Amino acid sequence: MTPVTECLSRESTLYQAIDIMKRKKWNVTPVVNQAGCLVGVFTRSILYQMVLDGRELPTPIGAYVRTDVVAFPVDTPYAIIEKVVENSNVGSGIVLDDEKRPIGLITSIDIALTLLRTSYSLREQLETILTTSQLGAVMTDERNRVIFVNSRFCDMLGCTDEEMIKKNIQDVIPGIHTTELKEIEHDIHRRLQIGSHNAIVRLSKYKTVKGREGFIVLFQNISEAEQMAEELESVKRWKTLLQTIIDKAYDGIVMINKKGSISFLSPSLIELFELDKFQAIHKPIDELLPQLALTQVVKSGLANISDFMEVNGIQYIVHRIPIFQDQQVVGAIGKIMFRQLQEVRESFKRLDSHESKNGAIKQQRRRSESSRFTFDEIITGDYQMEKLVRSISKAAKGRSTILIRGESGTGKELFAHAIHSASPRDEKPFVTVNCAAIPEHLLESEFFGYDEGAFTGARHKGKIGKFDLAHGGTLFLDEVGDMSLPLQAKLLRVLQEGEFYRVGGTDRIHVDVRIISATNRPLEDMVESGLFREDLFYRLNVISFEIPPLRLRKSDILLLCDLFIKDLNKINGTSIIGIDSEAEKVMLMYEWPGNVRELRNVLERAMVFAESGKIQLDDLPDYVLKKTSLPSSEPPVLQQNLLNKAEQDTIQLALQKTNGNKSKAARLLGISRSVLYEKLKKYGMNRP
Ligand SMILES: Nc1ncnc2c1ncn2[C@@H]1O[C@H](COP(=O)(O)OP(=O)(O)OP(=O)(O)O)[C@@H](O)[C@H]1O
Repeated sequence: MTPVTECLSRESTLYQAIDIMKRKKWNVTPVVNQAGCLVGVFTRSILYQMVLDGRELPTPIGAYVRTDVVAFPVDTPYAIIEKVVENSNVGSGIVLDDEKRPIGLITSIDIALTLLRTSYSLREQLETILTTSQLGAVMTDERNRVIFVNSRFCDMLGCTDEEMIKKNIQDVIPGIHTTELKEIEHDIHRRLQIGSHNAIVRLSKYKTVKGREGFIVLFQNISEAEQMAEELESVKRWKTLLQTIIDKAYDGIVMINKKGSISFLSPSLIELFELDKFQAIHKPIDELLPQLALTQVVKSGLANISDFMEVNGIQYIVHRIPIFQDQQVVGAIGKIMFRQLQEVRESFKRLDSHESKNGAIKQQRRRSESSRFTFDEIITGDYQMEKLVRSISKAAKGRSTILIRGESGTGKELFAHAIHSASPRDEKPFVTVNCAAIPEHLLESEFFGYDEGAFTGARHKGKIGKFDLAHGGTLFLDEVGDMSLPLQAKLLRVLQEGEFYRVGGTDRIHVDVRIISATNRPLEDMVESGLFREDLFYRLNVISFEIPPLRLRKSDILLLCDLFIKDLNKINGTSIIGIDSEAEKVMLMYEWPGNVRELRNVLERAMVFAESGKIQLDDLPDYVLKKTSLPSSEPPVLQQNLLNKAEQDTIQLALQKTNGNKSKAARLLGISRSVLYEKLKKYGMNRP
């Protein structure tokens, strides 16, 4: 629409009309009355007419104004305007506002331009549809030559549009023949292979601008759809398979969602509880099968296995299992077993008896596999002991046989444990045999076990020996020096061959066992006197070390006291905080013949008497106090005087007996002459 900015009136002159038409380049100019309302139009043909009629320029135009004007209110739909203008004599129309004042002109050119713009945008829309469409599209002219292909079709064929334009359609799409194109009456539908794709083809005729027939061919790529269909098919097969598995594997299954509504029921469960499948599905389980208590599992998120129940005289077991998704409970499954329960019971009975047999074996194992200590639990502040611990922990890593020597209670067994813990056999059994504690006649079966029937009597059902139990691990032979000679011979054979026979058995049993042995006996002397086999001694003595007695590492005494007090407080519920200094002195003075074990026992006894606070002198056993030179109640100076007096008397006596011969007196006293002279000087006795 061209906006109207100027109008003529009936009184306007020819000159004014020419002026407006020239400036505005309008073919039509609205003519208005004094109120500005449209009364007619002045057109270019009127202008020519006035000139032909010889009208002068000042002539008013009123007599020539055309009143058959085409005018529209401003909101008239464009399609109506277009129609009216097309048919109007002046080839244009005037757009009026609500007061009938002209506001615009619509000419045929305006309409033509608008149509052109519309057709351009239509073309663009069509092209967008064709290029973005999932359909491949090809268009031919009347001579079957390709005049258009869309990008989808190019993709399907793997060609560019330039490669296809102007080619005959049958060269572009093999499978479509020009001969059949001539004959087609209706659209053709066909399945074709386009490149590597399967496609459904639809071929239609259209009228070209010349009124002839061309073809439009559309391709629907169905490869993806076919793949999806295949996947769907396999999902369906899986569903059937899983359904069958669920039906067969469990006697009954019910599944509920988070809200407690039933989402799945297996046919056997429907049968057992006599349910109607269609009514049951999506129903709250608490209404239908409250006895299963499945909603509790949804609430708690905890499984509940093996609950016994009964319905219609049929006993069944229920397992309730929560279903988790992203760590949230989203439902629960109830698994029900009711078929062959009798058989299951029988199986359990069999399993029970089998397990109790196994349990006995395991118990035998557990009894033998005592708890372990590590080198960290060996407490010492003694330099020599620390050195010993370092070198033994190195030896522990190998597989050599180790012999631990030392007085009773020094910690030989503790070391044996620590060696095993630090060895690569750590995860395997550590088995102890105290060779002194087991009666001689039982020791062989203890070592090697016996077969069922080796002994008469119902109780003898066979027994696993220590060697068997220690297989892969360590066998600790405590008090190895107390073993009889015949058994020493058997032990030697196992150590040499790694094999043995059970008592009463005929099968050779092969074992892999590391031997650690310990003794406080003088094995070398025993070998000398024929009480211990020399060859066994060398077998056991591959790496050997001696743990020093406690009296030779007095610095350990208070350290160990500290450890044992804490330990015993925990065990006995006492609250001892330490040892009084007088009692401490005694502990340090005492010789500890029973070593660390004796120390622990003495502390345990003292702690019982003391109960709380510090252990006092009186809490220590008498035999300990007696064996230590107790500090007297006399002051130390007085004590020293007494000693000095006793020494002077003794020297005097010796001099009297030797008639003052100092050399002889010194010999009698068991001291050197120079020491005697020193003492005589000290006591002022060196007067002649
Ligand atoms: N250095 C130590 N650190 C901590 N506890 C120790 C230490 N030495 C020994 N013990 C403890 O002393 C007690 C005796 O040790 P163990 O039984 O190992 O001695 P043993 O030499 O094997 O004795 P025996 O020769 O009488 O069999 C055990 O309770 C042990 O834990």
